[in-house]
Amino acid sequence: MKIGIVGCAGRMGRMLVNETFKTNGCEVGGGTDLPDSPFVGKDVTLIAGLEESGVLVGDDPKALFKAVDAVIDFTAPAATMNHAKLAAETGKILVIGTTGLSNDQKAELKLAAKTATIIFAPNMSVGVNLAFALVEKVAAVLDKDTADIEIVEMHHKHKVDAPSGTALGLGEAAAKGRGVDLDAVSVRSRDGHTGARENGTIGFATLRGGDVVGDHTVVFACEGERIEITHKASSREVFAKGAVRAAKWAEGKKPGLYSMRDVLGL
Ligand SMILES: NC(=O)C1=CN([C@@H]2O[C@H](COP(=O)(O)OP(=O)(O)OC[C@H]3O[C@@H](n4cnc5c(N)ncnc54)[C@H](OP(=O)(O)O)[C@@H]3O)[C@@H](O)[C@H]2O)C=CC1
Ligand SMILES: O=C(O)C1=N[C@H](C(=O)O)C[C@H](O)C1
Repeated sequence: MKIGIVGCAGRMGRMLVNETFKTNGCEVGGGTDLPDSPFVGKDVTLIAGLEESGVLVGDDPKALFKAVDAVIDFTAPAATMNHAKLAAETGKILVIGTTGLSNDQKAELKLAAKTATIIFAPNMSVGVNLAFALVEKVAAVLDKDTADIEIVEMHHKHKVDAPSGTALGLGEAAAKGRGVDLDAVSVRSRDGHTGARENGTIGFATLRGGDVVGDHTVVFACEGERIEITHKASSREVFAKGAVRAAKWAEGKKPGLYSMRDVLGL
């Protein structure tokens, strides 16, 4: 399977090139970055710390989509929407890890998935997807009068979106367990005289600093006890492994919008 990596010079882009390169049955079919990037024209595998392959970083995503079987996208929301359009036009597989998409952009992905097989997940690690399933289950058991749900996340200082896509995914899992709509119950920040906590809300707290790869905790705070479900990523490799696994899983699947929980059967 020929895999193209858009944003191949980024933190995740380089990990994805590495993972594709070392996965049996997969080859790096190309990569792109922004036209003004100093990496355009450089060797895709060389900048990922591997041996030279002769495959050069391009700046034309349309050409990349035509040349490969699947594209993996960990870039930025506007770029991802363009890539989704190209996937719909070419019918190629698209694996999206980009976070920070608006609700309108997520709705557009559903349209693109009418003619393309798209896997979209805020976190591609096995551990986090297991945590999604656990959180949904716990939230279904502990109702709003029994447990207050708070979600805390910490990431490296370069991260540009907050709360993280994973924190929001954990919130969605909790809301689903409780049978409520996350947008209606979420409290994204607190400052000043906020008053007492409103029953049934799901709170978010965001920390940024250093080189933290990604830590998430869901707290179920009850009277007299507390349950915490925590996941800590210590390497971006877990995300890259999940993304390449998703691309392979998608081969031969009908067009549609799938999640990593579909890929893992969770
Ligand atoms: N789902 C998951 O498992 C995970 C998701 N993520 C998400 O992935 C995204 C990227 O994260 P990270 O790698 O740390 O960020 P980086 O900023 O390191 O990488 C993003 C790369 O995409 C490039 N880029 C931006 N726009 C385009 C475009 N139009 N065409 C091609 N390339 C483009 C950037 O170029 P330039 O630097 O020149 O702007 C950069 O090289 C984030 O949304 C993050 O939250 C991260 C880890 C795991
Ligand atoms: O930007 C990151 O680094 C990460 N982003 C994802 C998110 O927003 O949840 C996943 C992971 O935690 C790393």
